[in-house]
Amino acid sequence: MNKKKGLWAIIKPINNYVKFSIGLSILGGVTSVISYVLLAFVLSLSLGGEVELFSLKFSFNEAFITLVFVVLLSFLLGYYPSTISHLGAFKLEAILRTQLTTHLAKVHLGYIITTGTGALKKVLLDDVKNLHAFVADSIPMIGRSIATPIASLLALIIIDYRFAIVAICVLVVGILLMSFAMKNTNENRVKYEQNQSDINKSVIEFVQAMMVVRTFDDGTTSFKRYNNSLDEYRIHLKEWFSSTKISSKISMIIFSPIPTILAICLVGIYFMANGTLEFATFLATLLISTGLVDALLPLMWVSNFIKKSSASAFRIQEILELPILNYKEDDKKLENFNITFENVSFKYENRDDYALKNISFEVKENSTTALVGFSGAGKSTVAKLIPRFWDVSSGAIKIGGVDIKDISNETLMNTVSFVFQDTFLFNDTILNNIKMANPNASKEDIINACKTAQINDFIETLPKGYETIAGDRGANLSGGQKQRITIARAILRDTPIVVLDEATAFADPENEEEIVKALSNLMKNKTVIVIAHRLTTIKDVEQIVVFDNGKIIEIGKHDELLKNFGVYSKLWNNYENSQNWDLHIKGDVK
Ligand SMILES: Nc1ncnc2c1ncn2[C@@H]1O[C@H](COP(=O)(O)OP(=O)(O)OP(=O)(O)O)[C@@H](O)[C@H]1O
Repeated sequence: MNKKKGLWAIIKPINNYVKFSIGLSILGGVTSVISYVLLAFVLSLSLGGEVELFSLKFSFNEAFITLVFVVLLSFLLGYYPSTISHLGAFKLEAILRTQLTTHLAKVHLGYIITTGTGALKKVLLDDVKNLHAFVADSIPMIGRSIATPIASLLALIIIDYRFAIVAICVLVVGILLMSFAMKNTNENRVKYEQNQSDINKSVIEFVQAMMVVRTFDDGTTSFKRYNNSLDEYRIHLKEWFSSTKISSKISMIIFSPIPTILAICLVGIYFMANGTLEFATFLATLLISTGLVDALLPLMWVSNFIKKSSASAFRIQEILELPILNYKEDDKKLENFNITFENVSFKYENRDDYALKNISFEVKENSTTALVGFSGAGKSTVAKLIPRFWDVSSGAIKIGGVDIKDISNETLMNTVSFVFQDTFLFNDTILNNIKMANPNASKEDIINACKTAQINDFIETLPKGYETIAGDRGANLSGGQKQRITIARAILRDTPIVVLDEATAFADPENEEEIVKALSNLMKNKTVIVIAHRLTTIKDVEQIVVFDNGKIIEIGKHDELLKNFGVYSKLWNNYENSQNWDLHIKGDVK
C-alpha cells in the first residue's frame, strides 16, 4: 500500500496511463499553438505578404501543407489523451474498489458496524467515482492547459517579445482578481462537503428508518431532517457565491479572450502605424493570445478538481490504512472443540467503561452453555468476540486450546457458525441464499437442511419454490421465516461449534414452535453457546453463565442457580411472572 498520502499516491497504480495521457496532451497544446502561428502565416501569404521565421522563408504551399498536417496532428492529440485517461480511470476504479472491499473484508466487523453504511457508501461509491472523474477528465486537461499558455508565451517571445509583455500584464490582472474570487475556497469547500455528507446521511436514514418512522408519524420528522440539511446546503452555497460574485465575474471577463485581443489590437495598431510590425506577425500574435487565454479557465477548473479529488483520495486512504485482523496463515491443530474464555476484558473504542471485565468460563465439547443476564449485561458482546467482530482488549479466547487469533480465518469459519438476530438475506433466490453457507452443497442437501430448519414446507408453498427471490435484505419474507433460513444456512454449514442468539422478537406462537424445533435440531451433537431469552428452553442445558454489568456473577445448572436466590433466580421469577401475566390476560378475555 502507498505510504505517501494524497491524490498522486493513490493514482500510482495507473501511473503509466497518467504519464502517457499528460505527455500526449502537452504535445497537443504545443501543436495547437504551432497551428495558430501557421494559420497566421497562411493568411498573410494568401494576402501577398512574405513570411520569414529563423531566417527561413515559407512559400504559401509549404505553409499550407504544414498547417494541414499540424492541425490533423493537433486533432489526434486532442482526442487520444482523453481515450487513454478514460481507460486509466476505469482501471483505477476497479483497483480501488477491489482494494477497498478486500481490505474492508479483513477489517474488524465492529468497525463496519460503528462507521455505518452511509459513510462507507460515500467512500466506496462517491469518492471512487470522484477519482474516476478526475483521472478521466482532468488528467488530459492538465497537460494541455499547462503546455498551451507556456508554448503561447514562448511563441510570443520568439515572434515579438513586446506582445508577450502585453499578454503577461493582462494575465497578472486576471490572476489577481481570480485569487480574490477564490479566497476562503478551502474552508468553503470543507463546509460544502460536510453539507453533502449530511444530506447523504439523512437520505439513508430517511429510507432505512422508513418503517420505524411511519409507526410514529407520517415521515415528516425525518423528512424535516433531510429538508434541514438541504436548506443548510443551499444557504451555504448562496453565501459562498455571493461573497465571490463580483470578483469572479470580473476575472471571468478578464480571462475571456476579448480583453487580451483588445490590448494586443491596440498595441499592434500602434506598432503597425509606426512601422515596427509586420502584418503576418500581428495576425500570429492575435491568434496565439486567444489560445493563451482559452487555456487558463480550464486550468482554474482543474486546480479546483484537484482539491476536491484530494479530499476523496484522503478518505479512501484512511480506510485502506485501517488496521486489519491478523489471521494466522499456518493453523495450529485444534485438539478438541472446547471453548475457553480466559480473563477476557473488552472495551468498545467509543466507550470509557469496559463492556466485559475479566471473564473466564469454559464450554465443553458437545455441551450447551447459555448466556443470560439483564439487558446490556454483555451477552452479545461475548458472542461477537468469538467470530472476532472485535479482538479482546486483554485475556484470550481459545478453541481446542488454541487462541482464536492463531486460527486462520478459513478454519475459524469452518469451525464456528453464527446465528444472530440481524439476519441478512441477499436479493437473490432463496436457494442461493442458503447455498452460500456451503457452495458445494447439492440441491438435495439444501432441501434436507431446510427440512431440519422447519422451513421447507413454507418454501414449497411459494410459486417459484426455492427459486423465489428473497427481496432486498429479505423484504419478501417474515422475520421468523428469515430466521429459519439463517438456521438452514448454519445446518448446511455443519460446523462443530454453533453460537446463536435465540431471538424471540419475530416469534408468533406458531413460528416460535418451529424456530425452537429448528434450533434444537441445529444444536444436536454440537458445542453450543446460546444467548437465551426464553429461560424455559435452557432448563436442561449443561451450563448457564449469568452476566451482570460485564461480569460473570453466577455459573451453574438451572436447579443449582435457583437455589442461590441470586440474579438468575430473579430473572427466572421475572420470566415466570411474565408468562403467568400472559395467561392471566387470556383468562380475563374468557
Ligand atoms: N457497538 C457498540 N459500541 C459501543 N458500546 C456497545 C456496542 N454494543 C454494545 N455496547 C455496550 O456494551 C454493553 C454490553 O452490551 P451487549 O449488547 O453485549 O449486552 P446484552 O447483554 O447482549 O444486552 P441485550 O440483552 O439487550 O442484547 C452495553 O453497555 C452496551 O451499551
